[in-house]
Amino acid sequence: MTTNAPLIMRIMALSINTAKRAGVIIRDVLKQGDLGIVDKGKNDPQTEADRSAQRCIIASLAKKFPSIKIIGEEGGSDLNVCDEWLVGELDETFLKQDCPADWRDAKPEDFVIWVDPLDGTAEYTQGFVEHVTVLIGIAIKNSAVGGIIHQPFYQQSSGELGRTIWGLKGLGTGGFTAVKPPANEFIITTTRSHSNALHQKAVDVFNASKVLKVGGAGFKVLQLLEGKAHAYVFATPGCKKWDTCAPEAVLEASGGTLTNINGEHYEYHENVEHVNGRGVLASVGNNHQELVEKIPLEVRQAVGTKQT
Ligand SMILES: Nc1ncnc2c1ncn2[C@@H]1O[C@H](COP(=O)(O)O)[C@@H](O)[C@H]1OP(=O)(O)O
Ligand SMILES: [Mg+2]
Ligand SMILES: [Mg+2]
Ligand SMILES: [Mg+2]
Repeated sequence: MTTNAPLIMRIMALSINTAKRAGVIIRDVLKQGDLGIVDKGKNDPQTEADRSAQRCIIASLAKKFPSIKIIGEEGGSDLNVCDEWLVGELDETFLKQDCPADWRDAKPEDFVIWVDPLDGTAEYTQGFVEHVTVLIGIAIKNSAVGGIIHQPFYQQSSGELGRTIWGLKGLGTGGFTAVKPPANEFIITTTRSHSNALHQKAVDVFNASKVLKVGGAGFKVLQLLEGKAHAYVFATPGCKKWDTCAPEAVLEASGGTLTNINGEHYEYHENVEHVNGRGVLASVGNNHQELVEKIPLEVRQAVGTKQT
């Protein structure tokens, strides 16, 4: 059963377990106390947890799927990892489900896996650990199709730490209960660490009843899925394909939409520009285009310079 399952199902099933293992590494680095922070640029920190989690994820996926292209935020990693970091077991519960017909025949060369080993690094270093997620996004022929969002610090009611959310277009989502946001309000979730005047202008046009400022693309999309916000607005370049691939797939598998601020989907092929040049607009209702059009054209045109 396991070995005969279509490739997308096996990649998803291994990614679920690998994201969980990366979550343990992220908790362990924090516990041990020395974060080993390196500045990659302005407001762009990297820690030992980002580096180690990426090695664990990419080494595990590359070993099982050697011919699939994998792109990780932290660049080329040493894949010679200890056995404890090599995850080989697939999530059997996930594998029991039927593969959507659209993906059944996808071949290794159709895939790109986008890995953000730790989304919300700034928040991780500042102690806002609930904003942290591990993101594994699976693209087939340019589109974000499957995704894993793991929250290492989520406190389950059972006492267990961490939870893993997955989404596959055509199949649906798992690991959480979707909730609709309140009908009589309009709540925006947005950045707490990468704002600027133009971005603020785009947020202001919505005249939202509440603006939640939280870290990470993964965490903001979870807020949409759990009914805490109606729209995610990020009207500035800065986040990258590994930030949006998994969140886009999970959100859209649940009926929502994630695009740039012009309402266009990003592409996820292996040669695409990494930066999401025209920001992010995500929503859970069925009025995505209306939200796009609320942002004045001159503001939309001023965000970023390139269409990616
Ligand atoms: N200017 C930027 N430089 C680097 N990464 C960025 C930038 N803006 C956004 N990001 C990435 O997108 C995520 C979401 O952004 P924000 O929290 O500001 O809404 C950030 O956690 C960060 O991912 P990461 O933490 O994985 O480096
Ligand atoms: Mg980063
Ligand atoms: Mg990120
Ligand atoms: Mg990251």
